[in-house]
Amino acid sequence: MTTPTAHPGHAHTPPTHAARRDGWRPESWRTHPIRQVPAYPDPDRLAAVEAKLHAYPPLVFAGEARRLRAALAEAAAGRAFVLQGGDCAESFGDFTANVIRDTFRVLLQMAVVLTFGASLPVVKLGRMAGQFAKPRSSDTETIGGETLPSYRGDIVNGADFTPEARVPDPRRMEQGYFQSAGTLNLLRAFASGGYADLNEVHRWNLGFVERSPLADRYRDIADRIDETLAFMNACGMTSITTRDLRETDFYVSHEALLLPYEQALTRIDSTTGDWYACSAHFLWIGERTRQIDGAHVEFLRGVRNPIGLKVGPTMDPDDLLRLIDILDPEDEPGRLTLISRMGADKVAQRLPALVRATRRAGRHALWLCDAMHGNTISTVAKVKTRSFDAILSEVRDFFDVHAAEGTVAGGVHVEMTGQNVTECIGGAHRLTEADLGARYETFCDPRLNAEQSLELAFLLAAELKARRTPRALPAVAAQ
Ligand SMILES: O=C[C@H](O)[C@H](O)COP(=O)(O)O
Ligand SMILES: C=C(OP(=O)(O)O)C(=O)O
Repeated sequence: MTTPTAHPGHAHTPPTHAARRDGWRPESWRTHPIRQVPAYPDPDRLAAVEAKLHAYPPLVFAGEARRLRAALAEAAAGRAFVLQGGDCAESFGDFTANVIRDTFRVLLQMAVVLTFGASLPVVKLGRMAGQFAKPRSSDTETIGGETLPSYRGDIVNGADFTPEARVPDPRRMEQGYFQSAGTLNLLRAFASGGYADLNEVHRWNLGFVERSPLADRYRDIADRIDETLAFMNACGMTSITTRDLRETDFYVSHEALLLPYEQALTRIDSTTGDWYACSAHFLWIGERTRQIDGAHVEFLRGVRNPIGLKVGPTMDPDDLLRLIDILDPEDEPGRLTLISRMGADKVAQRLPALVRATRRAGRHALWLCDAMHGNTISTVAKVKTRSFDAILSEVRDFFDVHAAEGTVAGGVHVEMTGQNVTECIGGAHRLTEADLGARYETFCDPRLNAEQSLELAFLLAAELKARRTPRALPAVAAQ
């Protein structure tokens, strides 16, 4: 662990209202205790890369981040549902159009089904175009008696188990920046260039239903979406006439873990004078770096993007309220998303007190359910996996807790891929531990594959539909 040195390139930037208010600066995190930092061996080389990144164009525009904040505010008020998903860890080796397209496509497919189930617009937020840095449980990894630094994501070091690969190399930050730029470019083109056409996305879903061993279970929803689209088309709302059917809004997010990278891409928005982290629309603080006085909390409190905070089973209600005070002092709609990641066996027990505390404090943060990170298990052969049933069960319990507390279950957060990997067990194709070896490709944690992701969406849509508050019937006059 090291404390990175302050980057001289930022010393002259003018203070904004946030900075004047309480001393926040893009580099103020450097004076706070920090966890999960790579030990870069050459500080000069690190500073040189930071200076380069600081001069490069931002990856997102502050206006887009504000639009996302408004969409998340709708979700917090129960008028939209959020789907956040993508890779556990993007990798430099998987940087191809097909990989980007397939993940994007499955997210769109899931979103259509969830829109139908929730009868609400779905805010689509990829863990994409920057989800490279990984927090680790241990600083080191030991294999066959040899101990090396842990792999911390391609933006930090290499996954190969060799001493050379595991040395953190700041030049990887530059590669991460360019890969994020390329990924975002393609995602924007897909979102607005016709690939996201609703009729097309629905056709892909019909294909999924026909292939599924549980087709009978999913056909009802697919048929009803079919009828709705046919009706809309008959009314003249076609992809040609209606932009909303042809295009979609798609945002990107990642964990704000590697602070030298995040600081270098933090800029003042010329239209408002506020600071924005311009590496993504939405950044979150992970479960391992959410210390109240820690560097990651300090960094994210000062940027005006919508931000997230992972909330695991050890979170204490008072600490949660303190963190909310720091990160969202004005209780601004859409600013803060609390991403619950309890584990299927703990959510019913741990979440209610936290939800209740925020409700009683009059806080309006949005709650999402990350049904992945509390459900990682290790097989006898020491392969990390997650069970589809546990994931589904955590989301169901999350919905139950919010229903019982009278609060809004605002959406889901999943680690998934558009590839048909074999990393999580269960699902309609009944993947077992014995299948994990076939296509286990993740660089860190196990992801739902394309089919499992769609199944989850269909099952959640049915669940959301069943839970929708029945509309009050018009009063019937007494005969
Ligand atoms: O994605 C989350 C974490 O980076 C991951 O669960 C850490 O895994 P580890 O416990 O193998 O370090
Ligand atoms: C590391 C992650 O999650 P958590 O901080 O909740 O463990 C993640 O979402 O990649």
